Amino acid sequence: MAQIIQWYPGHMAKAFRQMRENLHLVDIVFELVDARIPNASRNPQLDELIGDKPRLLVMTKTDLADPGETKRWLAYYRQQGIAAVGLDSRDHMTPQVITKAAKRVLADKLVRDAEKGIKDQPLRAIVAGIPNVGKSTLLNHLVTKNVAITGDRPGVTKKQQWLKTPTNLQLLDTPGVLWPKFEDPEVGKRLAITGAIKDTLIAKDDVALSLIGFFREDNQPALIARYHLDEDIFDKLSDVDILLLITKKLGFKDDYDRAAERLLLDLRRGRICQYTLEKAPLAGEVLDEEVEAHDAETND
Ligand SMILES: Nc1nc2c(ncn2[C@@H]2O[C@H](COP(=O)(O)OP(=O)(O)OP(=O)(O)O)[C@@H](O)[C@H]2O)c(=O)[nH]1
Repeated sequence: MAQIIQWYPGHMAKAFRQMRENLHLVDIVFELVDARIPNASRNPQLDELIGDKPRLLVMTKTDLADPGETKRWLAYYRQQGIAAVGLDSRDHMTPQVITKAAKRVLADKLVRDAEKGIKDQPLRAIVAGIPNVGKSTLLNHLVTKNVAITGDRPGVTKKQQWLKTPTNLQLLDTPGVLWPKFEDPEVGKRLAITGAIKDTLIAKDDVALSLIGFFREDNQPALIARYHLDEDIFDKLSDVDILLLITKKLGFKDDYDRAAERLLLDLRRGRICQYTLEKAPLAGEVLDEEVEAHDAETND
C-alpha cells in the first residue's frame, strides 16, 4: 500500500488544480461513488474543493451492490441533506434519472432563469470521482454520439470541450479525477477488492484473503454456494485454508494466485452475489420511512 500512497501526491495536486479551474464553468458537479464502497470511494477533500457549488451524488454500479444496502445509503444521504441517486451507468434510463435529479438540485436556479425569461438553457455539469468508479462509462451513456461541441464562457480564455446529451445537459468532456483516501488500511483493502486500485500494484492473494474475511463475517452462504464448499467444515478453516480449498474446487491444483485472481474477478463481475462492503451509518428507527420516501421520490 505504501507504494500506492507515494504514487498519489503529484497526481493529486494536478487533479485538484484542474478541478478548481473547471468548477466555475459548470452549474453542478456529479460526484460519483461506487455503490459497493460508498465511503471508501468518496474523496475527503471534494467538499472543501466545491464549496457551495450544487452537487448530485451518483452511486454507480448498483447492479453489483446489495440492493437493500443501496437503499439504506440513499436514505442516509437524504438524512444528511445530500441529493443522491443510485444507478447502473449503462442502463438506458440513466440520462433521464440523472437529468431529473440534477433539475431537482438546481430548482432555484431554474426558477430564477425562468423569471428572467431564460428558457431551455442547457445545464452544465462535470463528472468527478476516483479511478474506476465509472466516470467514462457514465459520460459515454449520457452523451449522444458525435455531438462534441467546443465553446468558452465569458472570462475564460481556454476553450473547453463540451458534450451534449439528449436531455439538454452539457458535460465537460474531461472528468474530474479524484483520489481515494489511504490513511485507513481497511479503506485500502476495500478499494483493492473492488478494483479501484490497479491490480498490478497489489498482492492479489492478500486482497482475496481480505475478501474471504468479509464474506465470512457477513455472507458465508454466497461464498459456499458459488464454490461448492462444504458448509460443515467451513467454520473450522482459516481464511488461507478456504482460499486453498477454493483453488482445488476450481481445478487450479496449487495455483492459489490464479484462484485469488478468479475470486476477485468473480466478485467484480457480480458472479458471487450483489455485495456492499460498507454498511450505511443509518439510524434503525428511521430506516423504513426514509427508504419509502426515497422510493416515492425516485419513482414519481
Ligand atoms: N456493472 C457495472 N459496471 C460499471 C458501471 N459503471 C462502470 N462500470 C465498469 O467499471 C469499469 C471502470 O469504468 P470507467 O468508466 O472506465 O471508470 P473511470 O472512472 O472512467 O476510470 P478511470 O479512467 O480509471 O478514472 C469498466 O469496466 C466499466 O465497464 C456500472 O454502473 N455497473
